[in-house]
Amino acid sequence: MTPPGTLAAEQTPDLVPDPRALALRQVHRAVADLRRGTPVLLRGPDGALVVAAAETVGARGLAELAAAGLAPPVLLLAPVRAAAVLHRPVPHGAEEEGAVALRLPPALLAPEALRSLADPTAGRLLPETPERLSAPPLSQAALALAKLGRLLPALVAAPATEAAAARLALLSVGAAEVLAYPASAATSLARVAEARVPLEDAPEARIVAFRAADGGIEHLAILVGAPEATAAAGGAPLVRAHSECFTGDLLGSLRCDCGPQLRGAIARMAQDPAGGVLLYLAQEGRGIGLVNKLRAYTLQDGGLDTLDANRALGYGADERNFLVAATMLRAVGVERVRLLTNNPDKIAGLAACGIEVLGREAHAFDPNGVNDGYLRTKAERFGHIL
Ligand SMILES: Nc1nc2c(ncn2[C@@H]2O[C@H](COP(=O)(O)OP(=O)(O)OP(=O)(O)O)[C@@H](O)[C@H]2O)c(=O)[nH]1
Ligand SMILES: [Zn+2]
Repeated sequence: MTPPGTLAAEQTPDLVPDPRALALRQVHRAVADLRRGTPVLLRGPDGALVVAAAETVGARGLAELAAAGLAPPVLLLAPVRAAAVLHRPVPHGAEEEGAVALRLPPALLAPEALRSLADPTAGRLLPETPERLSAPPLSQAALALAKLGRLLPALVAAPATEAAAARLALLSVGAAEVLAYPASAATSLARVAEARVPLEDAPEARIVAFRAADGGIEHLAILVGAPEATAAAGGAPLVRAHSECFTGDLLGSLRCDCGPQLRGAIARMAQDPAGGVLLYLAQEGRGIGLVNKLRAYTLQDGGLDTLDANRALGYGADERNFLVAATMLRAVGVERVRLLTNNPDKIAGLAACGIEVLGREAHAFDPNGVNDGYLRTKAERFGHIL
C-alpha cells in the first residue's frame, strides 16, 4: 500500500523517465563512485566490465572487483602511460585502440602499486614489469569514464555479469552513455542565476550562471557592456572562451598567461562599444582538472613540455569541449562573434558548433621570464598564432 502523503506510481504519469536525464544521472553517479574508490559496471553490446580507478581503489574496492569479476583483473592504461610502464615505445596499434591492458601479478594487485602504475609523478619502483595483454572490449569507455571524473585514466578491470554486480550493489552504466555524456551535458546547460557585478576594469558587468542537467559544476558568462543588444541589432560582440585556471586567474601564477588574459579581456571588452562576453568555463587545465594539472606541472619541472606532460598522464593535449561555450553563447543570444584568442582550435571548434566567427582578435601578452617556454610550446606545438 502507498503510505499516506505519497503518490503511487500510477498516479504520477508525468514521471515517465526521460532517457537523456537518466543517462546523465547514471554517468554522474558512476563518476562519483570511481572517485571514492568503488567499482562500477560498464555495460556494452557484447558484455560488461567491472572497473575501478587505480588512483582511488582500496582493499575493499579490490575485493568487490574480484568478487564481481569472472576472470582475474587487468590494468587498463592509456597507450603513452603504458609505454612508460613497459619501458618500450607506444605499443603497436595501441593508439588506435585507445587503451592497453596489462596483466596484474599478485604483487601489483594492491592499492599502492596500482597508484604507482597509474601516476607518472609517483616515481616509485615497481617490484616487476607487467606483461601486455589485448585490451578487452569497453576499455576505451572505461578510460573515458575516469577522465570524466578528472582521475588518471588508469583502471583495474575484469569481465563481469550484471547479476554479480547487482549482488554487490555496484552501480551499472552503459558505455554508450559514457561516450555521449560530454555532448549531452553541454547541450543541457541552462541559465540558473544572474546578477550585476561591477568590476574594477568593467563597471557595467553582469554574471550569468549556467548549470547542466548532470548536476555538475557551473560555468559562467560575464557580460560586459551590452553584448546582447549588439547581437540583437545584428552586430558581433567581442567574445573570449576562457578556461578556468585557479593558479593563474586567482593566485597570479607566473607559469601561464591566464591571469593577464582574463583581466585583459575584460578591460578590452569594457572599451569596446559592441561590448563583450567572457565565458568562464569550468575546464581547468585544458579539461584535465586542477589535480592533474599540478601533476603535469611536476612532469614539466622534470623536463616535459605542457603537451607531452598531458600525454604522459594518459590525457590528450587538449580535452576541452567547445559545445559548452557554443551553448552558452546561444543562450545569451550571441551567435556571431569576434573571438579574442591565439588558438586556431578555438575558432574551428566554435565554428563546428554553429557559432559564426567573423574575426579573430589577437590576445597575447609578453612572456614574464617564467612562462616563456610555455608560450613557445603553444606557438610551436599547438599552432597558436603569436
Ligand atoms: N594541462 C595543462 N593546462 C594548462 C597548463 N597551463 C595552463 N593550462 C590551462 O590552460 C587553460 C588556458 O587556456 P586558454 O587561455 O583558455 O586557451 P589557450 O588554448 O591558451 O588559447 P588562447 O585563447 O589563445 O588563450 C586553463 O584551463 C589553464 O588551467 C599546463 O601546463 N597544463
Ligand atoms: Zn593558467
